[in-house]
Amino acid sequence: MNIDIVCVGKVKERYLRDAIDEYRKRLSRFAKIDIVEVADEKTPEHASDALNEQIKEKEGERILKHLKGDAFVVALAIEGDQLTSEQLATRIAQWGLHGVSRLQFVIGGSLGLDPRVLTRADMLLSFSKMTFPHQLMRVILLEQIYRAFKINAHEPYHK
Ligand SMILES: C[S@@+](CC[C@H](N)C(=O)[O-])C[C@H]1O[C@@H](n2cnc3c(N)ncnc32)[C@H](O)[C@@H]1O
Repeated sequence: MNIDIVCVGKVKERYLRDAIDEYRKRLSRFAKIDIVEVADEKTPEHASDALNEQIKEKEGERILKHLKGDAFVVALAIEGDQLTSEQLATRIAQWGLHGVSRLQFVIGGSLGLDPRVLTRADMLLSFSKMTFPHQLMRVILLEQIYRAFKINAHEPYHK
C-alpha cells in the first residue's frame, strides 16, 4: 500500500525529524510512505479572522493539488472520529481489501485545515479533543500507522 502524509511546512526541530525518519524506516517493510510538504504561509500573531481564513485557503489549495482522485483521503481534525489503535488497524486492513492502493493522510498547518480539504476527505480522524502542534502530529500519526501494521501482522509491540 502507498501512504502519503500531506502536510504543511517543514519540520524544523531535529528531534522531530529524527523521530519521523525512525518511523518511516520501521514502516518501510509494510508500506511505501511519502511525506508531501506544501509551503506554509506566515501567520502573524494578531491576524484578523479574515486573514486567517485566507491563509487556510491558500494552504488548502496547495494541499488539494496533491490529493489524488483515486486515493482514500483521511484528514486529521480534532472534531473527527476517534478510533482505538486496533480500530485504525482494522480500517487500514479493510481499505486494502477494498482495493484502496493509496491512502493519503492530511495534517493541517498551525491554523488548521481549509473547509474544502475537509469536504474532499473521505474520513475525518481525531486523535483526541486536545490540540497538538502540527509538526508533532506527524510523529504521532506515523507511530499509530506503524502500530496498526504491527497489530495487523500479529507482531509484538508495546502495549
Ligand atoms: C495546531 S493544529 C490546528 C489547530 C486549529 N485551531 C484547528 O482547530 O484545526 C494543526 C493540525 O494538526 C492536526 N491536529 C492537531 N491536533 C489534532 C487532534 N487532536 N486530532 C487530529 N488532528 C489534530 C490537524 O490536522 C490540525 O489541522
